[in-house]
Amino acid sequence: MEISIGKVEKRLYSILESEGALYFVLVDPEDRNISQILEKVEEYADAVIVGGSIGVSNLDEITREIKKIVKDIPVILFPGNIDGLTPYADAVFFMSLMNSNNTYWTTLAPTLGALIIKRYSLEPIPMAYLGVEPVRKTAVGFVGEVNEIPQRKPEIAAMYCLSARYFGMRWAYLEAGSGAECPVSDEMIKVSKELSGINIIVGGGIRTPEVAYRKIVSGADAVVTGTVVEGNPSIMEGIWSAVKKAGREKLR
Ligand SMILES: CC(C)=CCC/C(C)=C/CC/C(C)=C/CC/C(C)=C/COP(=O)(O)OP(=O)(O)O
Ligand SMILES: O=P(O)(O)OC[C@@H](O)CO
Ligand SMILES: [Mg+2]
Repeated sequence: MEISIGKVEKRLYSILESEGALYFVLVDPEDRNISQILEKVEEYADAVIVGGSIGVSNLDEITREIKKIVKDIPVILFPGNIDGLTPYADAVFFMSLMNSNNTYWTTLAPTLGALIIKRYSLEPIPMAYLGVEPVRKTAVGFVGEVNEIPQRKPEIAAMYCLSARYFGMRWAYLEAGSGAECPVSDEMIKVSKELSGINIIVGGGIRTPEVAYRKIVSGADAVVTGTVVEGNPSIMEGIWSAVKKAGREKLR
């Protein structure tokens, strides 16, 4: 059985080729004002990613709701555990939290999820999920028992990205944690991209178009926002335009 690149991932690559950068909006099934976010999300995001770090209860129903509204962009699951899977999405970040102290998060959870993903015919997108300082102060770092990568040691993140590449993963997510007081540093993104060449997603604490712009210019292929859009859906436009501006500059 050959693991080929699926429809969703192919679409992400074609946007990267034509626009130079991707913008994903994270929707937590537990959030209140999902409908307000979903109204405009297709105009500005290249995908909706769906997940929560402390247990999701109504994922099937919420994902069906999202798919009723969001027709033109993919819905990708961002699972916080095996309860983060549903057959109603298009794809799933098949992720290993590579720098967790607990092998449940590095290997067992994705392994238990693999069977469910096959049964649900979800497209798996292989991804290294890397917790970066200050992730320990956020839900992801706590739940995932992360041995967080220090912000001032960007080369450690770069090594993980290279290792992920050698494992055959195609994406790496540098995660500072939802609501992080400071996002992953530009330097860490730059050295990680230069050393590994892996597709890099950056999320955690990105709250302004300027910061989103800088993460793409530093080498990220995609940025994720969750908290800031939950609080103010209208900021999607500014972040989208900054991400795409940085993407165009990278294509020059
Ligand atoms: C591949 C499968 C089926 C499972 C892998 C599961 C793994 C490795 C999870 C890593 C540990 C973890 C807790 C990931 C959470 C990812 C996520 C949904 C983050 C978004 O968290 P928010 O809900 O935005 O954070 P708050 O709860 O603070 O709002
Ligand atoms: O909520 P924010 O801080 O945008 O973080 C998004 C995502 O990286 C959380 O896992
Ligand atoms: Mg949440």
